[in-house]
Amino acid sequence: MPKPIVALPADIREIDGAVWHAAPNQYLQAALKVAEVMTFIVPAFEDGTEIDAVLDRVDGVLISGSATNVHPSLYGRQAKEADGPFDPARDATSLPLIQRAIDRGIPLLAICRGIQELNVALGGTLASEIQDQPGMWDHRKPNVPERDHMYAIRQPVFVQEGSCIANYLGLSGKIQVNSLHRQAIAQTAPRLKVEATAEDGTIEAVSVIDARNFAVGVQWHPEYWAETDTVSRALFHAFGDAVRTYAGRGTRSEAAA
Ligand SMILES: N[C@@H](CCC(=O)NCCCC(=O)O)C(=O)O
Repeated sequence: MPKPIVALPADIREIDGAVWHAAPNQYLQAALKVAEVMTFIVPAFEDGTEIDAVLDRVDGVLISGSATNVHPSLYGRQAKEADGPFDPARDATSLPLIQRAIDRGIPLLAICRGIQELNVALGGTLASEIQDQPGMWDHRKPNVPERDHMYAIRQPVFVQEGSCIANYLGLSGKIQVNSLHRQAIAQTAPRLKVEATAEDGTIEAVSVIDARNFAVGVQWHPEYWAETDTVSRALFHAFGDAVRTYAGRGTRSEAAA
């Protein structure tokens, strides 16, 4: 049986003088091996993409992290050089994709930059260089060469009992996650419910209020250890089941039957 397909908006990267539409392999691997879905990388065009033409052909939306930041003009702020690097083509693709997926009830999992885009797409704002604020931890990517160490699970996060995220993870309370971000949700969008926070108050997970389907964002990176970490694996399993159900294929167990 063919796997359902999820849309993942590309980043714009310049490699050897050429412009590439690119996505990190770790998201595609977690989608395929744990959520058991295929990924369609959506090209990022600054003048936008045929969003509904894409969504007509997929069964879910997965929004990846990125070293770039959402442009502050999209949440009513003046952009400063320090707010970059930017990727306006990614912004122009990802935000409408998020909005339309929620409107259409298409399962949505938003990770790191993705939760920030989700918040901005629904009317919220972001804070930059959060580590410079009093009492805040340093959530930034560890300055080490090995990616396994960059994505090391190292930070406690508290998941609200009875939340959507708790339901998908199969647990609530204290979990351990990785952390690679300089920005975070400042003003939470009206339609988002905060479902997990770090000890310094940083918002680590949200769900869309009254969503018609799976619609959550996390500030950490479940994709990186999705095959081995229980919490990460549970979230990708739940996302994959929501995608299969949306596609009419039922849950993993039903699909395997
Ligand atoms: N740029 C935003 C989002 C951070 C994010 O998505 N990090 C993923 C890792 C990116 C990398 O490999 O550098 C922020 O900094 O808050």
